[in-house]
Amino acid sequence: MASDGKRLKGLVAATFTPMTLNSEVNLPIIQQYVDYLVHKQKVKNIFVNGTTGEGMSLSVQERKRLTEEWVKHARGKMDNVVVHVGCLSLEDAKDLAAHAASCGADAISAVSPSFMKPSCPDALVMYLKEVAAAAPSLPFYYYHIPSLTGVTFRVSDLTGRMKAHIPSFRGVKFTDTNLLDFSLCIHLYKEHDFLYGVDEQLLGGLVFGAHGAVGSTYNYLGATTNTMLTAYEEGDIEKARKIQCAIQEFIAFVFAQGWGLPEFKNIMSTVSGIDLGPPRAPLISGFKPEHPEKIREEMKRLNLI
Ligand SMILES: CC(=O)N[C@@H]([C@@H](O)[C@H](O)[C@H](O)CO)[C@@H](O)CC(=O)C(=O)O
Repeated sequence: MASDGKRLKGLVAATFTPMTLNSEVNLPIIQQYVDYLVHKQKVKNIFVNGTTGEGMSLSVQERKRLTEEWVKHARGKMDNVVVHVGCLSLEDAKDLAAHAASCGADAISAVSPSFMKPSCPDALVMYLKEVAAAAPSLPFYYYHIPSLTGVTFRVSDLTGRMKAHIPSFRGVKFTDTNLLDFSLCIHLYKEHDFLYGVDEQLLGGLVFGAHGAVGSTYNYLGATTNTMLTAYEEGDIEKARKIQCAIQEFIAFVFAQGWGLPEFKNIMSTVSGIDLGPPRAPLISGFKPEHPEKIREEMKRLNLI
């Protein structure tokens, strides 16, 4: 899975990190997880140790072990393993980037540090340049997620600077609802990949030319979302809209329960039958024994399973 200039397209599942009840990373689950994504969801790209994977709550050592395991089991089965290496510490991020390259990952990605934040776009680009330089052979994707990092520089402004200073810069994983900014990026930087990260409005991203999408729901709604992508490509907007609306209704249902990432992990366990365990502290899950049935009912009602 070497970097051969191929573009990152289609769906990318932002993987959950399997954990034991004692909150240790549960590596033996990963082989089964990869097979599930490939065979049941028809998703052949993964984004590991990101937000959904609770990457920021893992130690550097745990992140390395997870990367090794994902890459090992994806080899020959998947098209791309993108490893998120963003950290609060530049040295840790560089260490993880070099490690991802040594393992045979296909690309790396990093968020902005979010405690000591960059004061201006150039400060962020200089930080990302050092991270990317630790794995110069791997395509680098900036991970824009302002709702969590608090770093709100417009991506359409950052992209030209990243292009100028980061030789391996390939594109952006764009997790924000600002479709003006997203659309400008695609319009101005056609040779780069812009992957959309708000699953509930992916269809909007597609209209503006998204090259692909990275998200948590593609773990268990990958096949459904692929049907939407095909409908869109074939010009069947009515069908694509119907599928997107069903996904929206499901996500709205999840949020209406007061749920979020911890419960998304439970939902993936419920749908896939793979026990991914609990989230790691400080996250806690509000999922109760009666909830799996409630989830299945709602998904059946929406024709999602
Ligand atoms: C804030 C957040 O976690 N966003 C998710 C979405 O997939 C999100 O779960 C989905 O759109 C439902 O709101 C992804 O963009 C995150 C992601 O790709 C990652 O795990 O790195």
